[in-house]
Amino acid sequence: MRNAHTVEQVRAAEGLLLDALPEGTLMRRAASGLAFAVLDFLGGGYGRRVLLLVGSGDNGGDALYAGAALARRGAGVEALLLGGDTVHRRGLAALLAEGGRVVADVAGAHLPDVVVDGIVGIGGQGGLRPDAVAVVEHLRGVPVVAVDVPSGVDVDTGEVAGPHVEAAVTVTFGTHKIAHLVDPAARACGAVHLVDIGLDLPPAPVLALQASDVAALLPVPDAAGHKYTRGVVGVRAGSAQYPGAGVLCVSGASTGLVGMVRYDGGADALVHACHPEVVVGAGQVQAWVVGSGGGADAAKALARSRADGVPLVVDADGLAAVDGPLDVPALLTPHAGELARMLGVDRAEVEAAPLRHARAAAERFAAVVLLKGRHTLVAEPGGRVAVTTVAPPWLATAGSGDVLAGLCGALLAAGLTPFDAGAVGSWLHGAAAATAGAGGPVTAPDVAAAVPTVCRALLAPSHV
Ligand SMILES: NC(=O)C1=CN([C@@H]2O[C@H](COP(=O)(O)OP(=O)(O)OC[C@H]3O[C@@H](n4cnc5c(N)ncnc54)[C@H](OP(=O)(O)O)[C@@H]3O)[C@@H](O)[C@H]2O)[C@@H](O)CC1
Ligand SMILES: [K+]
Repeated sequence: MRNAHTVEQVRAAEGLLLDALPEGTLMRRAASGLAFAVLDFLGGGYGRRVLLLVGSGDNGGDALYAGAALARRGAGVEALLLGGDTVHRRGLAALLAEGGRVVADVAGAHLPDVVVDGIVGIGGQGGLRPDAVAVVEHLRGVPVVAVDVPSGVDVDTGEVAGPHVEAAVTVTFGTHKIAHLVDPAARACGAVHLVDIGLDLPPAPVLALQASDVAALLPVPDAAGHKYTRGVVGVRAGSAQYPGAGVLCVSGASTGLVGMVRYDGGADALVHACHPEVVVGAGQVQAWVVGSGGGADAAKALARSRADGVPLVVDADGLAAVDGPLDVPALLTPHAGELARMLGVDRAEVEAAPLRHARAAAERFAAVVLLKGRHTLVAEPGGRVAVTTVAPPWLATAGSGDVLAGLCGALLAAGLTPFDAGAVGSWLHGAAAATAGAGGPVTAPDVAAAVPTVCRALLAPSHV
């Protein structure tokens, strides 16, 4: 599991350790991990030119101590102090003692090999300040290693108010922060490298499942079970107008993770032709998937499915009929445009603050909300969020959402909670796209077809 904690949680954990350890220990741990990451990025220290951007707080202190370590390894290290007269004094002394130097500005200077962004970390408020904006703009094109977070992003929300640092690598300490997982800030982090500094942390409000977590949650058949004990998922998706959505939704449901798939939508002839294993017609199920390509019938399909009292996945056209709290366990699977319509806001607002809007929708509809995107968010009422980061950009392709809805429905029918079904379903979906595409394009049927391969790899002994 990758856990992302809030600034408040990090500060509380840091406070406990600060009391227990000799002064400066945590910062030395952080700075030494940072220095190793910079050396690794540069492929060595000797002869490399490093520019530190140093703000007024401990984030700047980390940069200065790491700069001292890099200077000791033969790098030419310069520091630009952006915090006015306020700077981490001991860090600066350490840098100067190792032969580093302070520069007054960067205009006209040779561009460095790497910039270390120590402008601001978890103590940052608002975006970058104008002096920092000018410097960052001047250095555009030089790779940046960000200290803790790229300066200018909002650490606890993943929102980005204005100009900010775009890092190639972000070196963070103790735990991930929410900005490392949640877009748009996560896009500015580059590769995130976590340095353990020994913090003892409470459960994380935001997390990202890793392969071993998904493997542990996969529904595996009981040796004494049969198809009904494994669960039956029903699909009410597709219509005369959009028959393909019904087929793709069934493809996602019919990857073998559940004992049986039942289809009760408006594209039964095509579904039956493509999926002879599917039982056509209404009947008992453990979960319904409603709405993908459902057209005008989606509202009726939703009402019928709610009346069955079983857990639901509500997708696409079905979402338009969700107007208040749902009375059954449910997983809603909107993209940003659909979520914007459900909340009565602009799509751009959702894209700028996906975490805030996914959480708001989870509260408003008393359901788990899976907001599709580069980093898909699965938010449950109460605020816990799983982020899926494994999908390649190729997955943004027509019909892939229908496959996802069916896949999540199968997991629900197999007994997973809506939160786990969304987190595991979106992970399998992303991993299947990566597997099927192998670095290249995929289509929605390829994604569904690759799910069993992904599950097989997860269940192989090395993963369990
Ligand atoms: N916690 C831990 O476990 C560990 C933490 N460690 C490190 O400490 C960092 C946190 O340090 P911190 O608390 O000193 O805050 P930090 O981010 O340096 O900034 C605060 C200063 O910046 C200023 N400022 C505010 N907004 C600004 C802006 N937009 N643009 C520019 N300046 C702005 C504000 O001053 P102001 O100018 O507002 O008076 C304030 O003085 C953390 O990220 C990690 O790197 C590790 O060493 C060890 C383990
Ligand atoms: K920073």
